[in-house]
Amino acid sequence: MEFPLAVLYPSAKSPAPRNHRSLKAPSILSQSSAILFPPLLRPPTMLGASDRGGSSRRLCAGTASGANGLIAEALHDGGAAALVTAGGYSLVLALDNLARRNLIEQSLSRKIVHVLSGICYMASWPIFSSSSQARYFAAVVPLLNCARLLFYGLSIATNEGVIKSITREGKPEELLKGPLYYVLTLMFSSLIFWRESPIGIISLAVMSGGDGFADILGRRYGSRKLPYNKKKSWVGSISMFMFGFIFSSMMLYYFSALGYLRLDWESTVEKVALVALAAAFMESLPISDAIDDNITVPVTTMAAAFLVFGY
Ligand SMILES: Nc1ccn([C@@H]2O[C@H](COP(=O)(O)OP(=O)(O)OP(=O)(O)O)[C@@H](O)[C@H]2O)c(=O)n1
Ligand SMILES: C/C(=C\CO)CCC[C@H](C)CCC[C@H](C)CCCC(C)C
Repeated sequence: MEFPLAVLYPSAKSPAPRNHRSLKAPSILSQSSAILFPPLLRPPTMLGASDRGGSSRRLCAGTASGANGLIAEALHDGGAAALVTAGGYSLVLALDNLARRNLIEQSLSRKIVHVLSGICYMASWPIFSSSSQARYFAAVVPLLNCARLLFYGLSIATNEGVIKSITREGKPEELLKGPLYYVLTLMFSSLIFWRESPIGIISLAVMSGGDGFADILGRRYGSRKLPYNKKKSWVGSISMFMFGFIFSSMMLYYFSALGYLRLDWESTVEKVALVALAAAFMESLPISDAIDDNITVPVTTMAAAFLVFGY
């Protein structure tokens, strides 16, 4: 079986992305292991094409282009990180303006930031280079936001815009809970799973899109509460499942179309539905007062995805 490779991004998985070279598919065993075991966790014998490419590229960089190649990649990824950081800053600023003008409610502003931050952050990953260091540059974006949340959450300084657009009640200390766990999850997933494993992609899609729409729709239309949790509703939980599934499938398709993932879609759809169901069930439980959803939902999703994708 041969795969035509997408050439939309220079960092798409391809030994020679610019000439539409087809790639001989590795065996199913190495394919599934290459998908499930991100490079950081992957035993040396299971290195996928990109990692071999990565190790031979490093060797090549060390002999032929040497420091120049590494500097070029660092500049590329540094620029990408700066661009994505600016995007995150602009998103919060835009929603703050809408909330200040009372064009949207503060709770809706918070949820729009919640949905778009994770999805857009993931969508930006292909602009980073194919270097094995790219994930570390990408992780700088949530790291800077983590520092910003700590800075304002501890009232070292104040920023009414950030506080108004991403807190429920406008209290600075709220930044140290849900929002902080959220950006830490983005950073963890970038470093451990990156764009080469469905586990991280699904986890961020469910946390961002699923949990975000559970709140948006549950708050508005969730009159029929769950029998075991009167703070949550059937509409919210069904929305959590549906939008967790939809956003996960969209993002898996996105990274698959760009050549980062090779998925058997018939079984993948079923697996994603199972993972989204597990996440929706966890989110419906009355434990969010003790442990924030931005911890329980991604942890549950990562565990379920790890099991379901054939670990
Ligand atoms: N399964 C769900 C989830 C949420 N909601 C509605 O959305 C509101 C907020 O949901 P929640 O997940 O608790 O959001 P927060 O924790 O407040 O926000 P965040 O996750 O951003 O911290 C709930 O009070 C409820 O009205 C719902 O009806 N059913
Ligand atoms: C309100 C939130 C969680 C509570 O449930 C989300 C907080 C989001 C952070 C304040 C901002 C995060 C920005 C991302 C790291 C980068 C987004 C870049 C993209 C291009 C918009």
